[in-house]
Amino acid sequence: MKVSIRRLTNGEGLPLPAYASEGAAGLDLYAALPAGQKLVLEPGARDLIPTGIQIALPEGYEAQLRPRSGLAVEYGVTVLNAPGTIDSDYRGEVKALLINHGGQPFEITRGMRIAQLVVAPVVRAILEEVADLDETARGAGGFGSTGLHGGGEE
Ligand SMILES: O=c1ccn([C@H]2C[C@H](O)[C@@H](COP(=O)(O)OP(=O)(O)OP(=O)(O)O)O2)c(=O)[nH]1
Ligand SMILES: [Mg+2]
Repeated sequence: MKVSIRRLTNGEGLPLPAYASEGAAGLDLYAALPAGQKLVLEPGARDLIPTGIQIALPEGYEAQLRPRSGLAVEYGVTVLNAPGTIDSDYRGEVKALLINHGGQPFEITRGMRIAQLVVAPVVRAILEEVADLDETARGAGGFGSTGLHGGGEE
């Protein structure tokens, strides 16, 4: 599926987001910080990182801005609002809200691959207000109601 992408001034010279392997689900996004600038995420801190691109998704699609597991496992760095939602009518710069859950400061520089973008179809619901919902075996049970182990008998 074709998705229009536009490079912003801060994205000039950076590669366009790309799939890192043949079967990759996500397009890796690059940090479009000014050249030479180091953005340090202190433990517990968050920051909005520019990616230097704008996209126009076809109607009926969204893009999910997801963490890279390598950054999470190595440094505790993830996307705070994961998955970030890029609406099909959004025309601003795609930005990644990163947070450092690790114990060490994390340094971000221009050109680092900081997150990934997964394009996905969206189902739009037509809400119909009703007086009662149909009954199910689960009912209102949730939040761990089926237990932690085995088939729920424990
Ligand atoms: O990680 C993200 C999440 C969102 N956005 C952009 C695209 C999205 O279409 C827009 C709005 O996002 P969202 O709906 O999650 O934020 P909101 O707090 O509901 O803001 P709004 O009132 O603008 O919808 O912000 C990003 O660039 N990165
Ligand atoms: Mg919104």
